[in-house]
Amino acid sequence: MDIAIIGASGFTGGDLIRLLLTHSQAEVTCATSRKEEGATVDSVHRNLKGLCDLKFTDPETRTVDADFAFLAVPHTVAMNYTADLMERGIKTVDLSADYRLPPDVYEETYGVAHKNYFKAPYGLPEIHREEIKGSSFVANPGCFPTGATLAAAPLAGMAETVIYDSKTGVSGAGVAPTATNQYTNVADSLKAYKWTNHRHLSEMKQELAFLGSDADCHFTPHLLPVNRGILTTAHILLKEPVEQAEAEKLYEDYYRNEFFVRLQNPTLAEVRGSNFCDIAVESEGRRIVAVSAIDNLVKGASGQAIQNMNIMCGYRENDGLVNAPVFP
Ligand SMILES: NC(=O)C1=CN([C@@H]2O[C@H](COP(=O)(O)OP(=O)(O)OC[C@H]3O[C@@H](n4cnc5c(N)ncnc54)[C@H](OP(=O)(O)O)[C@@H]3O)[C@@H](O)[C@H]2O)C=CC1
Ligand SMILES: CC(=O)N[C@@H](CCC(=O)OP(=O)(O)O)C(=O)O
Repeated sequence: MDIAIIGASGFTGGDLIRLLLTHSQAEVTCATSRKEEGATVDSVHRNLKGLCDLKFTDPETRTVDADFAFLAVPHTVAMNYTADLMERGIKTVDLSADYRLPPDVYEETYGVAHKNYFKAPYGLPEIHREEIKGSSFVANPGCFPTGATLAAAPLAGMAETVIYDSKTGVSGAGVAPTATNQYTNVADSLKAYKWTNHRHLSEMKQELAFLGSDADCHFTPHLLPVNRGILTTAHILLKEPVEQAEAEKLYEDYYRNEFFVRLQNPTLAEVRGSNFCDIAVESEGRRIVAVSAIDNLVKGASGQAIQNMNIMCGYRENDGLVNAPVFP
């Protein structure tokens, strides 16, 4: 199957190409970038030297031709491509935020009106697998909501309040140099940002509601001086106490058949480069602390997008995604 990646010069585009190198059914045949048009992919993604002989093409031309597409462009840009892709019957996973929320919530969260809305399955397979199967367009979740929702899901229906406290690596901010990702503003430090109003809160609330929860939901992200990874500590305040053995059993039962969710004390290093989400849980009676770790570029973006493609196309769900995390 021929794959087009629109926005292939960025971080998630680079990881899509890297991961798809080992996919048994898919081959990247089109990689777009406006700024890098004509340059070889491996001159930009230098970790792929000798592994990819494609050149970047301009996304504005009709060169975007494939059986399947990934939109790895910023939100508000992705929505400009969807009508054309759908008209041409090209199945698509959108990594941006454009189709994760209903249009009124999107407008409230992102401050812009949606130009081309249609309802799409929310691509968190552990929760929405049946909706994703057979779909031709899937909205890949945000990186924070992926780790956070997986940490809370088994207890969502029993929660009164859920507080997510996340630490993220800097690659979450994208490839362009900014004050946020400048070395001196990140290294040797730690800071909270968007303390109460990060845009991913809307997705987190939406997923809790989908899981039958009426809990209040709060979220504070922190910027860590690492390249990859998100560690989320979910404080789940319950209506009734749940003891340790019962909490562990709930998580084991919920994730028993999930290849990508591993129940062990999570660290960023032990999921790095992989599509795994490691989770552990500890009870304090009415407060459960659930901690999750993901690689923001893999389970938080490109790996989950490939997982969704596999489900949409009927491939083995972990095709292209069985690489072990890089440790140490
Ligand atoms: N980084 C992360 O951890 C995560 C990112 N995401 C989402 O995935 C998407 C991609 O993220 P990421 O790879 O980090 O972003 P980057 O900023 O690293 O890359 C963006 C890509 O989009 C292209 N692009 C930018 N503007 C336009 C435009 N107007 N028209 C066409 N192409 C454009 C860029 O190339 P060029 O400008 O040369 O055309 C580049 O290839 C975003 O929506 C992001 O929010 C989701 C989850 C996690
Ligand atoms: C470190 C950093 O800046 N992280 C980004 C992660 C957002 C992201 O990539 O998610 P979307 O797909 O919803 O844009 C942030 O907090 O905005």
